Amino acid sequence: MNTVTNESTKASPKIGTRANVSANKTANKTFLELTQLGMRYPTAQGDFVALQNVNFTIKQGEFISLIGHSGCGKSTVLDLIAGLQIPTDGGVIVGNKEVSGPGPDRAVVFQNHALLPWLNVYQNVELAFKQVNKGMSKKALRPAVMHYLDLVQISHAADKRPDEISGGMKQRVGIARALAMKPKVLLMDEPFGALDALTRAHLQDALMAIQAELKNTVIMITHDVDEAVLLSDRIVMMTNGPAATIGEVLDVEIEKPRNRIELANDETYQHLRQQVLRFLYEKQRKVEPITSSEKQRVA
Ligand SMILES: Nc1ncnc2c1ncn2[C@@H]1O[C@H](COP(=O)(O)OP(=O)(O)OP(=O)(O)O)[C@@H](O)[C@H]1O
Repeated sequence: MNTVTNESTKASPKIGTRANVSANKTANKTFLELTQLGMRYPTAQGDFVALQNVNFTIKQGEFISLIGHSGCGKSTVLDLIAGLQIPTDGGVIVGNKEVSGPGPDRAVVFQNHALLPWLNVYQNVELAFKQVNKGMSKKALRPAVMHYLDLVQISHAADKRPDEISGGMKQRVGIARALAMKPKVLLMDEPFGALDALTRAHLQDALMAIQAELKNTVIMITHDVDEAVLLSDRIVMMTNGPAATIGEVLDVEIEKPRNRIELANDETYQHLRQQVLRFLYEKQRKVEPITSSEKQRVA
């Protein structure tokens, strides 16, 4: 398959000449490819072209953020990689294999964590772990599953059911469950979107530490510019739909591990932040249609 990348559309914030910087510069192997990816949805008014001509390659161990205005097609891209939907044009390749449906090599973490309410924290993670570790002895199983609870610091709540823990704790379980499947790709759809700022910061730090240890490839949708710059190796910025595509790609050349407090005054960080904001609010400015209830309020 002929792969076209959007290198030509990359933004050029090559400021901050810190020498290499991104841990993943060493991991050069491309293993995820989006090629001429397109998605049309049939509607009563005819086909709606949500995505068109999305071309991108991702290396093993990279942390990619997808950012763009609401409705531009970020979740559709993630669904296509997860195999939850099949593209109407082009394709997705993960590890030399074309995606034709969901698989344990791609785990998804949703904003609403989707835990099974009748299972406790341990059992929720165990269920995922067993999918990819069939036939493990009971004796070996418990410590292996507890390892993932430890990773997200939730072991103390192993026996609690989802309705007995906070939103932040549920999200930790969701991440542990995804990691327990040892996926090649971790797909995250606004994983921290519903959390308060402090819990969000804790989980971002936890995710950075986990990724440094496990070297997972992560693709994360976010609406949070700071989160994108803090966590990513590259930020993929999408144009507004219909027929949305990749507008610009930003390299985040800031040394890892990153410290949010030190970054606050970092020139490169500030510059990258501005690049994303400029893309979203100048180049891809989106005017939301005013709703009838808002019209009434204004009147
Ligand atoms: N099943 C569907 N049928 C018709 N249109 C759809 C369908 N699913 C998504 N769309 C449309 O495709 C476009 C992209 O949707 P998508 O959910 O991928 O956007 P998004 O960027 O993830 O949005 P948000 O940030 O609000 O979650 C939107 O215009 C949406 O209305």
